[in-house]
Amino acid sequence: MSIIFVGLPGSGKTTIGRQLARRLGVPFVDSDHVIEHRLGCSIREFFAREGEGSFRDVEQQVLDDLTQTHEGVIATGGGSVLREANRRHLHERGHVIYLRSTPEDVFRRVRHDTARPLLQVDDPLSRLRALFEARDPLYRNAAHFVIETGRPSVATLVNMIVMQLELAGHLPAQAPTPAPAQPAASP
Ligand SMILES: Nc1ncnc2c1ncn2[C@@H]1O[C@H](COP(=O)(O)OP(=O)(O)OP(=O)(O)O)[C@@H](O)[C@H]1O
Ligand SMILES: O=C(O)C1=C[C@@H](O)[C@@H](O)[C@H](O)C1
Ligand SMILES: [Mg+2]
Repeated sequence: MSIIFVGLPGSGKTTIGRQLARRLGVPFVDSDHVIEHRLGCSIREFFAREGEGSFRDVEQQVLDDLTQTHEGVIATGGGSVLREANRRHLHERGHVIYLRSTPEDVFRRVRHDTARPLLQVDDPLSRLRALFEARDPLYRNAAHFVIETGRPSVATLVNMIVMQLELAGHLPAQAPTPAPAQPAASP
């Protein structure tokens, strides 16, 4: 069983997922990295050469595998919730956290970054607004928790997530402090 992050490109899934895994002492995996390893090239190149449909097929296969085998934290790609089968697999097989960021927050964070193929357009902010409108309900639908990522730092968000997971009973309970030894009862 894994803790799984979903959210817009640039919402912090990789950054926060990696830190949460370190904090919990469990393995971290990013589905985009697994996809690139399987493809033998970058997602960007594959998108350009084979188109989005072929990419989504590979993504579905990788998510199906990871949600059955990975024990730890999974950061997913921003479009992982587009297919109904993916949403079902994520929700049924993991504890899913939606990192909810506004298009403006994401734009501020990633505007100088060229790694996200969907944002390599003339007006990335409009693109992000359209993605948010289309996907916000899908991220919510896949998720067990929604965490608003607007102002808090990464470290604060990780603390909030640990608390949420503890409250929901998704983390092993802290071992209770052992009670002082009692003198043996006399027979
Ligand atoms: N809460 C935050 N506050 C400030 N900066 C943040 C926060 N969360 C993420 N960032 C920064 O935003 C950028 C994008 O984060 P990250 O790559 O983790 O997003 P992602 O959701 O994994 O994106 P993608 O879906 O494209 O893989 C990074 O530079 C990261 O350091
Ligand atoms: O939002 C999306 O549709 C994508 C986000 C990235 O994480 C990659 O998975 C890919 O570039 C597609
Ligand atoms: Mg990422």
